[in-house]
Amino acid sequence: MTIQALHTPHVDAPPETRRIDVRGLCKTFQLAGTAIEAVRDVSFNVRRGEFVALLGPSGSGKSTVLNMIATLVKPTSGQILIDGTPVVPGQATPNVGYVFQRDTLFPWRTVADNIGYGLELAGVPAAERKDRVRACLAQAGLQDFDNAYPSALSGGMRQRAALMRTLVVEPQVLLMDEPFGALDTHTKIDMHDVLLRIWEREQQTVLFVTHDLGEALTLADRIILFSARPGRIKESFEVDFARPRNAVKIRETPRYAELFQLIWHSLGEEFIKGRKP
Ligand SMILES: Nc1ncnc2c1ncn2[C@@H]1O[C@H](COP(=O)(O)OP(=O)(O)OP(=O)(O)O)[C@@H](O)[C@H]1O
Repeated sequence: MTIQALHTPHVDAPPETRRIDVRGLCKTFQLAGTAIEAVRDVSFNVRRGEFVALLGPSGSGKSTVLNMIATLVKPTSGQILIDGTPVVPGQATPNVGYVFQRDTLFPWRTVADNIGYGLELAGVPAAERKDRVRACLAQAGLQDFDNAYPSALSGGMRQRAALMRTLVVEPQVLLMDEPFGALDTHTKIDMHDVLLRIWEREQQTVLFVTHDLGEALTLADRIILFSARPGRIKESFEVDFARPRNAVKIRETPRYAELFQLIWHSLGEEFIKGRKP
């Protein structure tokens, strides 16, 4: 089923940049002599500046697809192109940032030094680094915690710092694997607003893995629903809420309830299939 989108990302650069194309992607893992078919013939694309959520039950291959796009896992077959160029397994793709479920902050570095890490690696001069880190701290509401160590932060603050550590290098494509999965509901919704404000301004191309339908509806322009394992694309839904969105208020609208019910039904079928022995 397709629902008409109201939002068209406002962009002015050529459409072939900041684009993800996935064609006929398959992945079978070998585990102790047993073949585990995780992903079967998955094809989709994410347009420049589009926010797409991959939604599906646990074990449906969402992370495997994201990890293949991030070049962390080698596909069994199929092709992945970013900006029209095939990605190379094991090699970082320029302008692509990755945010994981668990914050990966270095406990021995302060918040500011964690955020500045990617800039250090890129050889950005100290003065510029300081300015860019300061801007990120402000965006994340962490300006008073620049000298704190991660252990002194709440889960939400750590995840904001981790997000900024990825965003500070200004990636044009963002791959996010359940980045807020470990947070409580309210902190998660706060993070949705943080991410929405950043994305509305920067218009990165985002591919966001989640099993949380509410999260997918709040954030995405389009939801790609995966079947139970082996993961295939079952359906795709355009999410037609106007932008800018408010992560709290959107959940109070009749349209949210309508879309939730529609997609929940399809997702529920896959949960049930996934449960069968
Ligand atoms: N390195 C691996 N070796 C063997 N099997 C794996 C490996 N990684 C993933 N799998 C299997 O592939 C399938 C898909 O896993 P994947 O983590 O991609 O699913 P997912 O949809 O992201 O699940 P979740 O929402 O629980 O994170 C699962 O059956 C999993 O056990």
